[in-house]
Amino acid sequence: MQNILVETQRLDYTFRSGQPILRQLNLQVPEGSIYGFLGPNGAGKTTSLRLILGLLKNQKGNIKIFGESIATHRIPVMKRIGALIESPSIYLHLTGKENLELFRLSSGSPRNRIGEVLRIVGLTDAAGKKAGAYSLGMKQRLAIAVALLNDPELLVLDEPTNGLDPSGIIETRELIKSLNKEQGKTILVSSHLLTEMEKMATHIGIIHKGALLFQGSMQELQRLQANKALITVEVSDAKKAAALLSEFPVQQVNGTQFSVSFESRERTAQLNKALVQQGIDVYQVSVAQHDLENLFVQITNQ
Ligand SMILES: Nc1ncnc2c1ncn2[C@@H]1O[C@H](COP(=O)(O)OP(=O)(O)OP(=O)(O)O)[C@@H](O)[C@H]1O
Repeated sequence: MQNILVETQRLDYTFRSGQPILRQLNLQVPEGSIYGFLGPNGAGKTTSLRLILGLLKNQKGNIKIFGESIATHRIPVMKRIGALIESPSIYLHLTGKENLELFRLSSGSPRNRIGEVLRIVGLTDAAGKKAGAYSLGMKQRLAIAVALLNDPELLVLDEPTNGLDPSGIIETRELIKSLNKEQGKTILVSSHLLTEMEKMATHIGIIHKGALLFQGSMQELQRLQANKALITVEVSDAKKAAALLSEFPVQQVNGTQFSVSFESRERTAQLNKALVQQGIDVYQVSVAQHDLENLFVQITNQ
C-alpha cells in the first residue's frame, strides 16, 4: 500500500465568527503524488493548508504528516516541508540570487543549495537580474526556489498559478511536474480550476463548502466523469424544456441551456425529437463543458 504523507482525520475548523469552515475533512496525500486540492473560491482550501502547516490552530481532529501528529511534532515535521501560501514575499529590488541568500540565512540551509535551487527552477542565467525585472512566471519560479531551500520532501503550494499570465501558468505547471518527477517531491497543490489540475495532478481531492466530495486517483476521477457524462442542450426556452422532459432527468438549467446525463446517441436523438415535437427550437446539443461546476453536478448525482 502507498505510504500516506499527509493525513487529516475528521478535521473540523470554525473561525471566531462561529461559521463552520471545515467539516470532517479526511485528506490523504500519498507519497510521490501531485495531489490536486480542488474547490471553488471560499471552499476552505487555504484554511486547510494553513492548518496543515500549523499556521492556524484550535482545530478539531488530527493532522498527521510523515506519520507524526503535528500537535506533538510540529517543529521537526515543518523542517521537512516547503510552502508557498498566498503571495510570495520576494524583494523586487534584489536579484534572484540575493533573494535566495536572504531566505537561506533564515532557513539555515548550506550556501551551495542556492546554485542547486536556481538550477532546479531554471533561473541560473537570470540569477544576477533584479527580481523586479522578472516575468510573472520567473517570479513564481523564484518563490518556489525559496520554498525548496531546505530540500523538503513535501511541497505545499496554494493556488500557485493564480494571477499568472498564460506563459507563467505553463512554466509553473512544468516546474511542479518536474519537481515531482525529477526531484521526487510530493506536492500538495490547491486550485479552483479543474482543467489546470487535470494537466498535472496524479491524485485529486475535491472540497466544497468545507467537506470533501471526492478523493482518489486522477484515473478514478476520469472513470467517474466518463460514467457520468453530461450533454448540454441550448434551446429557445430552457425552463419550459426542463419542465416537459420527465423522461430525461434534467441536472441543471442555466439561461438558455440545460444539461442531462448522456446515455447513448440514440437517446440523444430521442431527446432532440421530443423537444421539437413540443414546439421548442433546439439550437445546439453538445458535450457539457468540462469544468468544476459540471463535475460537482456529476459527483453529487452519483
Ligand atoms: N480569518 C478569517 N475569519 C473568518 N472567516 C474566514 C477567515 N479566513 C477565511 N474565512 C472564510 O472561510 C471560508 C474558506 O476560506 P478559504 O480561504 O479557506 O477558501 P479557499 O477555498 O482557499 O478559497 P479562495 O481560493 O477564495 O482563497 C470562506 O468563507 C472565508 O470567507
